[in-house]
Parts: sequence; structure tokens; C-alpha cells
Amino acid sequence: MRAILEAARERPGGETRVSVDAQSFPEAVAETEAAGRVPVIAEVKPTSPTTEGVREDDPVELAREMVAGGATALSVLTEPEHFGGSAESLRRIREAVDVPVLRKDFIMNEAQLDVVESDLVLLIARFVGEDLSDLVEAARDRGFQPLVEVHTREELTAALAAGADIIGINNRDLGKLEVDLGTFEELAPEAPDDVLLVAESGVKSVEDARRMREAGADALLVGTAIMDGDVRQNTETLTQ
Ligand SMILES: O=P(O)(O)OC[C@@H](O)[C@@H](O)c1c[nH]c2ccccc12
Repeated sequence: MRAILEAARERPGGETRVSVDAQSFPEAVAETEAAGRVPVIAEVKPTSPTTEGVREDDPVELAREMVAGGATALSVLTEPEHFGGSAESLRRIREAVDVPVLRKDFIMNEAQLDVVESDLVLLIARFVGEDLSDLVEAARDRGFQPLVEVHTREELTAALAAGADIIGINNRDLGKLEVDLGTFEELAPEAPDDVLLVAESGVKSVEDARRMREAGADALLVGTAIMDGDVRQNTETLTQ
């Protein structure tokens, strides 16, 4: 994790400030609910420190399959060194699909928001620390919908204090990389009802999805279980 953060701190930002016309994620979630399906953010993750191998398929093709399988939104890793991502694949994917797209990266400063346009942008409470409020505001000023990721009660409190209204509770401890679905179950009741809650990481089966929904997840963020095998079929199974 230290290597990932060191690389993230060094990565340059954009030269000019972006201004995005974002597609509403809360509306997309409401539409999926109205259709009687489970809102899933499917993640295009060519590789990660906890996965074996790299998927070499065209990321745009994978993204299209996820949308065809019923994904409400997509998450696209743009971290190049450890997750095989790029700003360019996000740009191409966002052009090719009509669902909201989340930029998944380790953003540490305001200029890094200006690298590429997306509908949602991930801000990880653990890593941005005291800058969280400023980054939430800087993201909104550019038109992004910030998704603030938390893993502990303290981080959840900080996210709420920063005015976050879309909060992802990560079941994976980014320090130890261990996954425990109990994390979402423990923290979800602490969030007010008007916050849109996303259960992140470790959802592998329909049972896991049900468990997270019962605990109050408005949406699920799923990477590995979708990327492993037939992407469209996997998305269909988890969104049913
Ligand atoms: O592959 P999984 O267990 O379904 O997890 C997806 C997503 O939650 C995970 O990739 C993730 C959550 N937070 C992150 C922060 C950075 C990189 C990756 C992540």
C-alpha cells in the first residue's frame, strides 16, 4: 500500500481545470430499483495487488458487456502502476456507454481531479485525511459527484462532516487487504437515511449481495467477481 501511495503522491495533475456535465448516479440507482433489480457498480479492473494475472481484453468491450448485463454504473481504475488502469481507457469507456462512470484512483490533491472527466470520482477518507472537505468541494465545483470511501467509524464521521452524500463502505481493509462483509453491516446503521450507501469489495455471490442489501446497501461495487469469467453473465447474476 505504501508503494501505491508514494506513486500516487508523485503523479502529476491536469494542466487545466475540468468541468464535467455528470450523469446523476442517484437517479440511475432509483431507475434500477424501479425496475426491480439490484444497483451494481461494475468495476473494470484489469488487475490488482490481490488478483492473479491480468485481463488483456479491451476495457471498452468489458464495459459494454457489464452494461448489457445490467450494471447501473461502472467503476474504472485509472491507477496505472498497480491496477493496470489509465485515464485513456476511462475516456474511451465513458464515451462508449450511457451509464454514470466512477473514476477509481488514489487522488491526493486537487490538481489530480483535472486529469480526466468522469461522472463520479472516488475520494478515500483514509488517504486524504484532513483535506477531505476541501477535496469534496473541489470535486463538486468541477461537476463531479464525489463518492467518499470509508472503512472505520471515524472515517464515516469525517465523511459526513465533509458533507458527503454518496458514501462507499469498503469491506476491504486497505492496510491488511483482508475482506470482511461485517464491516458494512457494522457501519451502515451509523449513516443517516438520506446518504446513498455503497457496499464495496468482497461481494462474490448472490447471497453476499442479498446480505449487503439487507444491511442497507443502496448499491454494490463489485470488481473481482464480475471480472472473473463471463463479465456479462456475472453482472446479470448479481443484479437480479
Ligand atoms: O474486487 P472486489 O472485491 O469486488 O472489490 C471492488 C472494489 O471495491 C475494490 O477494487 C476497491 C475498493 N476500494 C478501492 C480503492 C482503490 C482500489 C480498489 C478499490
